[in-house]
Amino acid sequence: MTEIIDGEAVAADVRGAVADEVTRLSDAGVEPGLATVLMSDDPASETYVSMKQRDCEEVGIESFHVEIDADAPASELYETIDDLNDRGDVHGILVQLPLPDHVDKRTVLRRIDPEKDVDGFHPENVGRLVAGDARFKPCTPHGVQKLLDAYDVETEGADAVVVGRSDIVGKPMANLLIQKSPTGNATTTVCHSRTEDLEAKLAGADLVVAAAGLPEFVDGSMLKEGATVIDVGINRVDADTEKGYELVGDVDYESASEVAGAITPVPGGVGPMTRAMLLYNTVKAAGLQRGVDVNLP
Ligand SMILES: Nc1nc(=O)c2c([nH]1)NC[C@@H]1CN(c3ccc(C(=O)N[C@@H](CCC(=O)O)C(=O)O)cc3)C=[N+]21
Repeated sequence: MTEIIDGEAVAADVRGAVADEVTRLSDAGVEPGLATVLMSDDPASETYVSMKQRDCEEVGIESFHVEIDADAPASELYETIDDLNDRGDVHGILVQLPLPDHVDKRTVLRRIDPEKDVDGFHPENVGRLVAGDARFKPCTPHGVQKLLDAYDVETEGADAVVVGRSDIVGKPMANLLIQKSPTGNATTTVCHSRTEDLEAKLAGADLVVAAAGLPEFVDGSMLKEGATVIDVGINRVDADTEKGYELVGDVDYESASEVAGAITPVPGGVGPMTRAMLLYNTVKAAGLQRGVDVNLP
């Protein structure tokens, strides 16, 4: 029987633990705050940002939102970041990606105070993660780790394949999987668009993390019987539905679920975990900045 990994349920547990810590912090006089910055007209980005605000409300994190015209000069975004860096009531800053073409992502990410970089994208935090001394683990790979832990997926000595090499998912995911930890110690292969024989790499994989951003790129015929399949993809594809689209992962769920030992659905898998780990990092950031210990699993 294929086990369906319930990301909504694990995310709800994480939010519960975060809410308890928010209460403890607020008893200590600290009110954690997250600022989201949106510089885009993309409807998907708008949806995600509003979901993040709702999540904050649920766990008692103060949320602040700044919208910048997608045509505005980059300097406007820099000034916004500088202001948020200086504010005592903002402990976490998330600049929603992707940014418009005329704005250089690297410059923006470096401008965020690394202690407020709850995405974990600042080079200082990337470096710390790679060095095994993470400050903020990027939300999606961290969420995947929590799912593996919650479902007792054995990673030690396992053959893991990460499909996708992005800075926000593939690279940090591979780093976490090779590290010495209860959800690491895996022999990890990173595949990408130039990989010559993806089928051969996947055929031996005990754990597959699909994060290529390509709808239904991985299907059941490519998987080893009993493999754990984590689908990071959230692709909007045109469909005859009320919204005019449906969400599909990077994995063809129907065929993969017949072969996999355990699999995450889309929606309801990794997505809710990404959002939950953002709340986790925000509370951690508030504790760090205010010198209060935070106990989060
Ligand atoms: N600085 C930055 N940080 C991010 O973390 C970031 C970003 N930019 N840009 C865009 C991506 C995408 N992302 C998602 C998170 C959760 C869901 C999510 O919760 N999805 C739900 C369904 C959502 C729906 O219904 O559309 C699910 O999978 O069940 C989706 C997408 C975070 N991102």
